[in-house]
Amino acid sequence: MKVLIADGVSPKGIDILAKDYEVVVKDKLPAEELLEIIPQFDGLIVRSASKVTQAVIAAATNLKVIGRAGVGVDNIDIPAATARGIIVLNAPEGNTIAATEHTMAMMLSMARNIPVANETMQKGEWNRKKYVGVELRGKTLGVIGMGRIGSGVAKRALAFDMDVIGYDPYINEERAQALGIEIGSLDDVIAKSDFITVHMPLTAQTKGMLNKDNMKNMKKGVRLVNCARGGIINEADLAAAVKMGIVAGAAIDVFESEPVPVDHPLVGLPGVVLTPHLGASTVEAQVGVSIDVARGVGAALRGEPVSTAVNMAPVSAQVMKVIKPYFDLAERLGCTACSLAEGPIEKIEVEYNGEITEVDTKMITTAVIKGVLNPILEFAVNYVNAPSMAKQRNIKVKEMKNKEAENFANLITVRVTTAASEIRVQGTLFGDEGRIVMINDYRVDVDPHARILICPHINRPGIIGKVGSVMGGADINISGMQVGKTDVSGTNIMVVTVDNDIPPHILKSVIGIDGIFGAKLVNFYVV
Ligand SMILES: NC(=O)c1ccc[n+]([C@@H]2O[C@H](COP(=O)([O-])OP(=O)(O)OC[C@H]3O[C@@H](n4cnc5c(N)ncnc54)[C@H](O)[C@@H]3O)[C@@H](O)[C@H]2O)c1
Ligand SMILES: O=C(O)[C@H](O)COP(=O)(O)O
Repeated sequence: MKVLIADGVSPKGIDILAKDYEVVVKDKLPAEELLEIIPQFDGLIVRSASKVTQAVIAAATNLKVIGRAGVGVDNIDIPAATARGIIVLNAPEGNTIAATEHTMAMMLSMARNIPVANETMQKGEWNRKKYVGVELRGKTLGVIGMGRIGSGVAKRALAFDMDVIGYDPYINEERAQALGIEIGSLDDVIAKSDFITVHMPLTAQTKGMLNKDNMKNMKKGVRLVNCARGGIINEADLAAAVKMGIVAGAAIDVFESEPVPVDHPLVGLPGVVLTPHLGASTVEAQVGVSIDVARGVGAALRGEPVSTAVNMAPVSAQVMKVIKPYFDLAERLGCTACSLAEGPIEKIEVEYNGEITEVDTKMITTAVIKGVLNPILEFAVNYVNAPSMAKQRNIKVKEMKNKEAENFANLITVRVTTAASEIRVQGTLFGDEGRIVMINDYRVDVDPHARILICPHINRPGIIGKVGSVMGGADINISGMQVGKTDVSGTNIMVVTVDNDIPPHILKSVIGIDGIFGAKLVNFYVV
């Protein structure tokens, strides 16, 4: 598989991907070229400069994953990607400290006129009186958006003896108390703050959140910082407010359109400090996001779920650690059940027993659906599109949990129902190794990684030998064989592990053996 890296990222992540994939690196890839070459690629990695538009996604016929080496995914058309079953993931933590420290640096630079003092001194001037600044100590900092970066800025501002007031409709009082800050409404933050910094994504709600209407209600001489996304503070309104003296200073790292043109209203404005989207630009952050995005893209291309995917149900890293070992098993149970089922699938039921019931198992159920659908659909089913693919095919999916587990610490039961049959396959993890332990009423111990032939049969001498002869005659090597145990008298199940594919006519010969009720080949279609 091929991965395109369309913006400059640290070589650390490229090295990780290059072990398993062909990686093509293009720094600052022009939009037209991206559109032209994207059909060749299975994976795409971008930073904020590349726009992954609907047109790019429509052209990306092989694309399975888009990785953002950073936080903001506003440059990616997520609904278009989701509709195509393309996983979009980011690297949300690697640049948090970099952006937090950049915000502090911007605030201090603005408060102490450092950029302009430096610039004039470099020209030989000595302007001590002109560049008298203000202190942070004792001032009120309003933080809008109290996530990773906002909280980090609040913490650092407290160390500068600032009073911090935060606004974030999605955090509770407890969190605010833990941070040691006051929580208020947007109006409170606007009215009380000497400095205001924004740290939320650019969305329909946050676009233009600070604008000429509420700038009027800010303290005269307020200073504003935007190291989040261009457009959260309306740029034209900000420039006008600076000119009118309502806003004494602004420190801006991100812009409505990047790169900014020379005639941008904030360029050249006294009191304004500008940086060209440098918030994440530290050596450490770039290594961090590069490694994180590479791991995410690699996992997605291997068909594994990714905790940083933004178009799938979110899973915490803690829960992911518990449930991750089950994904492979769950998918193989689904694949086995599908291979044994007769006719169109109507229902998939997944029952969990034991310790696993204590965590959110939705993603394991998605793995089961993926395993059921992959053998029967032309295109790859993945963690993004599996639930909607099941829905589209009118397959009902039901998840059940029962804390009791009789013989195993954890047990997953997959029931696949068709008009003609109900197949039940059960599996468990021994350590990290998945095993199928029950197929319908037959107790087995099957490693679900090989190609297996499953034949229910009458429990009488000679049948196993006949199956062996048919295989041997066709030059198909049997590398393992076991017979399931059951309480259903007179019948049994044979699970034959084979090294080669079994052609349909050989399968037919097996089915033709007197005493065999059927033979199903399970090729584990795990992406
Ligand atoms: N300048 C840079 O280079 C740089 C670097 C990293 C991140 N960023 C940007 O910084 C922003 C914050 O990143 P983060 O990692 O802290 O994200 P985060 O997801 O941890 O935090 C975002 C916070 O915004 C809050 N929020 C959402 N809608 C809101 C609203 N309408 N009003 C107030 N709060 C709202 C959320 O509840 C959340 O707490 C993102 O836009 C990200 O892209 C920029
Ligand atoms: O959202 C982010 O992570 C930052 O804006 C960084 O963007 P960049 O990767 O283009 O520097």
